[in-house]
Amino acid sequence: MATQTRVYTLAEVAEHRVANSWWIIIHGKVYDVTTFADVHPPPARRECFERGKDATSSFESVGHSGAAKAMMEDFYIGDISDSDKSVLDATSWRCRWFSEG
Ligand code: HEM
Repeated sequence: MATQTRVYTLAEVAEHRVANSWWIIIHGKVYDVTTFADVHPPPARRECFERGKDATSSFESVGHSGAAKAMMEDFYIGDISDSDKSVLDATSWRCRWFSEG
């Protein structure tokens, strides 16, 4: 787990949607997947990581293993503010790949 974490707003996370800084939100927690997004299986699904948004529904659709969930700790940088957590459901974004078929 990161040694220091903090609280972020959705607007702050949304700024991190560029190639050299990719953040995603899963279950109200913020993950910096900048380095991981390049190697995450399968690389062709990188679009899943290219948004500074809530990826909870996409992450859960895959049915990630316990090992994958343990790995998340390495990328955890903080939490979404309580006030913004309440709007997460409304903004939850699903990777296009999972919307097809
Ligand atoms: C920090 C967050 C994440 C971590 C640590 C992580 C880790 C992993 C790991 C270790 C696997 C291998 C299978 C397993 O152990 O379950 C995997 C598979 C996969 N992940 Fe993630 N993942 C993360 C986020 C995401 C997100 C946000 C998406 C989609 C939007 C995603 C989509 C997938 C897919 C589609 C597979 C299956 C690959 C295949 O079947 O070849 N993951 N992930």
